[in-house]
Amino acid sequence: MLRVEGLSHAFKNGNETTLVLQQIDFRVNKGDMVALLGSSGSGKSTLLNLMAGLMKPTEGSIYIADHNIVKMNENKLAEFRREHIGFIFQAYELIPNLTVRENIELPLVFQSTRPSIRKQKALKLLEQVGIPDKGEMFPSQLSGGQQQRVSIARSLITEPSVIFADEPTGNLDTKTEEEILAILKHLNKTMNTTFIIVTHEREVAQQTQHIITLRDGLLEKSQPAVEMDKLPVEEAVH
Ligand SMILES: Nc1ncnc2c1ncn2[C@@H]1O[C@H](COP(=O)(O)OP(=O)(O)OP(=O)(O)O)[C@@H](O)[C@H]1O
Repeated sequence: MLRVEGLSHAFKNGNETTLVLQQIDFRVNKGDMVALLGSSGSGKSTLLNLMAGLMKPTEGSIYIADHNIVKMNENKLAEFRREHIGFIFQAYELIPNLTVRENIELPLVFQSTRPSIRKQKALKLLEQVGIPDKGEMFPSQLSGGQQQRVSIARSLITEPSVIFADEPTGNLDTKTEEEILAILKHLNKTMNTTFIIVTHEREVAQQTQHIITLRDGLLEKSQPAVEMDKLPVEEAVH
């Protein structure tokens, strides 16, 4: 479903070039829930942004549903992203002057979906993320965990092939983190949506099925989460 091949990325600032990712290869099957684990600066966000089509890599290919997004022009990529890719941000990124329901419906507004259909889908998703009564409130009236539930619902409304989540529980306390991860796991199972979750926390990665570990821009390990469970902590996370 997702295939990364020979992916490298360097940032250029004036005369200086920083190589951030080097020859990364992996694949993710449809319906998998995968963690991208690594310490700060290891290249996780860069990899996520490349896979989500937010930037072009220096080298390599990224196939989503058999389409190489690296080769797409801006217009095609924008259309492909609207249809196939969902994104969950650490800081939720909700629009403050729209209601919760309007925020969830927004991706469908860009697809010119009929208002009655949009509303129906948003209400169903509000139920699925456990906040059925919050639709007419504004984001500022919700807790952080509730705002992240809204952001999850928004990412799902277009029924994308894959959802990329960048430290989705990074702003939340442990109890709320557990709730959000439980919701993601449930949605992964029931909707068969593929999730790629960036985290620097081993405990979060452990909640997924498969862990890809980055270290200094290199893919260090790619293994089922259960295998990682058997390693001593210092070997599992750097
Ligand atoms: N626009 C940029 N220009 C130059 N270097 C950059 C740029 N963006 C990121 N980098 C560098 O790339 C490396 C990887 O950054 P990245 O944000 O991908 O890491 P990360 O693993 O997501 O870290 P964190 O967990 O702290 O977010 C870092 O050394 C960073 O300084």
